[in-house]
Amino acid sequence: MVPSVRQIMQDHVQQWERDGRVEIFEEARLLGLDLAIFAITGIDLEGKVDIEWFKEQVSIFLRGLYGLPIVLPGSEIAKAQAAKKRILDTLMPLMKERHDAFHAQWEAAGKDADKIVSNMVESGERISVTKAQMLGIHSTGGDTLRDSALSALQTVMAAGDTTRFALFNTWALLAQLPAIQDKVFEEQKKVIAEFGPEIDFRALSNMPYLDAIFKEALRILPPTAGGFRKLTRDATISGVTLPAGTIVWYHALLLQILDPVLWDGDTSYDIPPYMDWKNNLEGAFQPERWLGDEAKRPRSFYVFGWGSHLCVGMNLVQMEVKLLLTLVMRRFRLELEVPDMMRRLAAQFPYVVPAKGTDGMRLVPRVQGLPWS
Ligand code: HEM
Repeated sequence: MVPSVRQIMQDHVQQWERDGRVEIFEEARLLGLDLAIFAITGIDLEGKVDIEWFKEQVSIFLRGLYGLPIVLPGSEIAKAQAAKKRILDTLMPLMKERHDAFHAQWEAAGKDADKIVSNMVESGERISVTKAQMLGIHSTGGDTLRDSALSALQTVMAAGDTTRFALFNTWALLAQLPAIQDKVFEEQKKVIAEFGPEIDFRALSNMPYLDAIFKEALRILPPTAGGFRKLTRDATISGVTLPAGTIVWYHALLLQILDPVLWDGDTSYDIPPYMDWKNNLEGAFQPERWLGDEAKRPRSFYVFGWGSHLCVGMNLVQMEVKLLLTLVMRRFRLELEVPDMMRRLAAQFPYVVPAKGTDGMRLVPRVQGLPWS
């Protein structure tokens, strides 16, 4: 998948290079959308659909996820429902062949998901995200062509805005940390010395500092509010018993950042120093914590969930963020046009959203940039 992701990113980066700047919130949205639609679903839309129209429909659908869940005419959610219908009508004929092939496989395996997975593993078949999603939806009783199209839309939903916030949050933090940018640059010199200028899977797998940056940025600003679980038995937490059947919301930010017990047990401050990115960014943002013994601390990273429903896109999105940073940071320093963008936020919960017109980032060419191919 690296080549298709890289091609999409290069197209975006070339435009930013020409402009010398990026509106990082909006550009992260557009890039997240392109990656989700083209690289992740793998559905070939070229020449079959008006792509700009299709992207607009997906954007309308995604916007509906943030509106009030009341379907009034003209509301975001009503528009999203109409867009969803148009998207599914478009996807169904394009996915027919893929759906029929999977459906036949499903029937042949006696509708047994475990059997399908072991058949795939034994035959060495590569399991794409969309195939995993079709398997998921078939396993829960959805076996029509519309269900398969819906599973592709769910993938776009799972990947689009999460990737957007992962990209935006990482950029927003790094653009305020020139010393950390220099360390990234130094690591890139070593990568080039060892693997050459090509940014392929091998090179990307050998960037421990960039891995640590990714984790640290998402630890401080998670691009997710966590997930839900239904208790299968009573659970007693600090003397309070939640009965079986209760729906529990595990909140990534609260779990990994606000609960000081997870880190050092010191409850004397309102905002612990390791999360105080507003007043103490250099102190809070410590990629090194993922490179040493700190990495062994339990339960400190819930960004992608936990257990059997761990995010299937976790490694992919890490690769995407690293690829983008490599493309940009080998040549440029990042500088916020509005240095206090993160103090003027329009929203901080559940995600950080910059105030309108404050999200410009300058790409300042390095005197001796590094090549990539
Ligand atoms: C930074 C980006 C992302 C974040 C923060 C994120 C976060 C999450 C979280 C918190 C969950 C719930 C896990 C749970 O219930 O415990 C999840 C599930 C999931 N994610 Fe992601 N995700 C991201 C990107 C992606 C991408 C790119 C894809 C598609 C390739 C994807 C596909 C999925 C799917 C299919 C599930 C459901 C897994 C299951 O229920 O078994 N995610 N993700």
